[in-house]
Amino acid sequence: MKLAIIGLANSGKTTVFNALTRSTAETAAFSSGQMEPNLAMVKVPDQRLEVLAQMFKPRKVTYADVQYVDVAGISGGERQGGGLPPALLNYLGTADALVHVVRAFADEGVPHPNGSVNPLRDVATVDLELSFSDLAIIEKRLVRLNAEITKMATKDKELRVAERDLLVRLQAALEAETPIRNVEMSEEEERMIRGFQFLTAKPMLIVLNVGEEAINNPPSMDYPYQKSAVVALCGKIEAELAQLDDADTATFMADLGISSPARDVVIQRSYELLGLISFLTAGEDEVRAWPIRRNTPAVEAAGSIHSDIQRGFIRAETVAYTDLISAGGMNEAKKAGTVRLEGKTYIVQDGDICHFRFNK
Ligand SMILES: Nc1ncnc2c1ncn2[C@@H]1O[C@H](COP(=O)(O)OP(=O)(O)OP(=O)(O)O)[C@@H](O)[C@H]1O
Repeated sequence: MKLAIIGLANSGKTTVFNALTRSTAETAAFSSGQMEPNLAMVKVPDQRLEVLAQMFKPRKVTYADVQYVDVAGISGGERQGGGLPPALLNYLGTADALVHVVRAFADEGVPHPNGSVNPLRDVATVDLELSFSDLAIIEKRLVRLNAEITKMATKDKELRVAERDLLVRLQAALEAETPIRNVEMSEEEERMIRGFQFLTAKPMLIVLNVGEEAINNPPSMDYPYQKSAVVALCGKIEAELAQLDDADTATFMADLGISSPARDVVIQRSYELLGLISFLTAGEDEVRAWPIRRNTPAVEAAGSIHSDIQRGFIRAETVAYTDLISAGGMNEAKKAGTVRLEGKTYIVQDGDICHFRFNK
């Protein structure tokens, strides 16, 4: 799962990337002419794994992970006074979600491409660029579809007409400044447009990159769309925090008056926005979180561990995390009757601890 970090020039993309991924990519990369995107895998913080590790004393603890991409390097710089450049927009198609870093910090020494700090305006500017990119794809496709439909026999037209009607609906939404992610669609319609990789259909996390003075009273922003969320974070401070060891982090956080790094919240929110939940496995070898899409049946969840387990699936021995913890151990949970045997179609829930029985 890949999250692409976007934003206007100097909004703090690389700083936020460094904060989230605990990397040390060079900031102001554009001015240094860097052309490669920065990539990093990030562990999704999950306290449940720490608790399970105490219970099972495993040799290894493995977190779910997601990939962040800081695409500033390939952007070639933002257009003068405009939004995101075409080369960047093309690149974003393959991302599963977008993280838009919006400048909300004041610093005369860091120029803003549009002259002043104004988060609402910048969100609108970038959203407009994303919409333009989607609209261009729709317009091109509609021209082809219309040409095809006129030539087709009536009985073959049905699918093409359904696609055209849907695209016309999406076009109208975009023209009314509504992102595609906010348009109600059936599963079939969503499948129909998947191949277009529309940018405004992707989940969107807005990160307000605030100044140090706003850490304890961060501003909020109304962004009332589906599959969207807004969080605030001070990239500069978080990037410094990300470089410290645990002891120094605790001291630094106490000085700042915060109880946990904002980084953790941002990573968790992006995980949720991707529509992911974690099921867990626990044993002496390994305690592990496995990312799956919400509403995944047990047999498919088993497949995320190994295709052999999916193929030979018999039952999923399942206990909810809270039931296991309140029982105090797996044997105790069995005695309490909270360990269930679930079949192939059981919908795996976040925090389920699963042991799959299968035919080898
Ligand atoms: N929250 C913040 N408070 C103060 N300064 C910040 C904050 N976040 C980033 N900066 C500073 O802003 C400058 C630009 O940051 P950064 O290089 O991360 O932006 P960018 O969006 O990646 O830039 P580019 O468009 O050049 O790729 C840097 O000097 C950085 O230290």
